[in-house]
Amino acid sequence: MGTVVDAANKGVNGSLPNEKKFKVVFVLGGPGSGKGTQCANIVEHFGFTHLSAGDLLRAEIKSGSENGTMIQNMIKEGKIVPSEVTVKLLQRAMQESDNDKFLIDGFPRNEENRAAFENVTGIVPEFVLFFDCSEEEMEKRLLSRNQGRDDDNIETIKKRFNVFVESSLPVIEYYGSKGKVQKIDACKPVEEVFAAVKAIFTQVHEKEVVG
Ligand SMILES: Nc1ncnc2c1ncn2[C@@H]1O[C@H](COP(=O)(O)OP(=O)(O)OP(=O)(O)O)[C@@H](O)[C@H]1O
Ligand SMILES: Nc1ccn([C@@H]2O[C@H](COP(=O)(O)O)[C@@H](O)[C@H]2O)c(=O)n1
Ligand SMILES: [Mg+2]
Repeated sequence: MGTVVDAANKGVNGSLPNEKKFKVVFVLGGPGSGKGTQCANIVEHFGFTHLSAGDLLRAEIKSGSENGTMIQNMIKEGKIVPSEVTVKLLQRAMQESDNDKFLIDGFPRNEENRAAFENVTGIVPEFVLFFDCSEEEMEKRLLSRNQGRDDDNIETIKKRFNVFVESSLPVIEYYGSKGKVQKIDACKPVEEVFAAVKAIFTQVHEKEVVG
């Protein structure tokens, strides 16, 4: 399990801060691969809290934050927001939660995200769930998602696919080299994908119980 400094309880004069112990699973995959859909199922069955980096960034825009316009422009272009911003949002969400088990969806999106999270929080993921799906299927899903997202148009979708291949796949490969990736065929129907997800979480849980 990783640890993260609980900033709210940080000592004022160099005294040791309190620490909360967190278990983190990174949920990665291309745009529209079904990360959010499956995270909702995992939350229901396995008691995790779902933190979507994209949702946190969209909430930051809505909050009227000073970074709002910059974030909005980056999302419209399918670009990756500076890690400093995203890591702070994730860290705050974890600290404010009563839970100690998190699914972090859509993060880390690039090497900078990965290194910044590890450096700031000291947390190493238990494992990485990778939803593997063809661009053809993901494009179809995104164009019929109808959630009013600024980035669900064909022009931005193409940019997001390029960013995924160039910046996000290397992060998945990095975790693969550490034996941490659980790859799932995400092109299948939702129920079949969840059956595969469930098998992974059940196996991990059983290992934890046995020790
Ligand atoms: N296995 C599936 N089969 C068909 N449609 C799916 C499947 N999983 C998710 N969808 C649908 O595809 C769309 C995208 O799914 P979702 O929002 O979960 O993807 P995501 O990976 O979180 O995407 P993003 O990276 O853009 O946030 C949604 O409309 C969802 O209902
Ligand atoms: N680590 C991240 C995650 C997301 N973004 C930006 O948000 C967009 C939408 O993300 P979804 O996971 O909801 O698809 C994404 O295209 C990025 O512009 C980010 O910068 N960093
Ligand atoms: Mg999503």
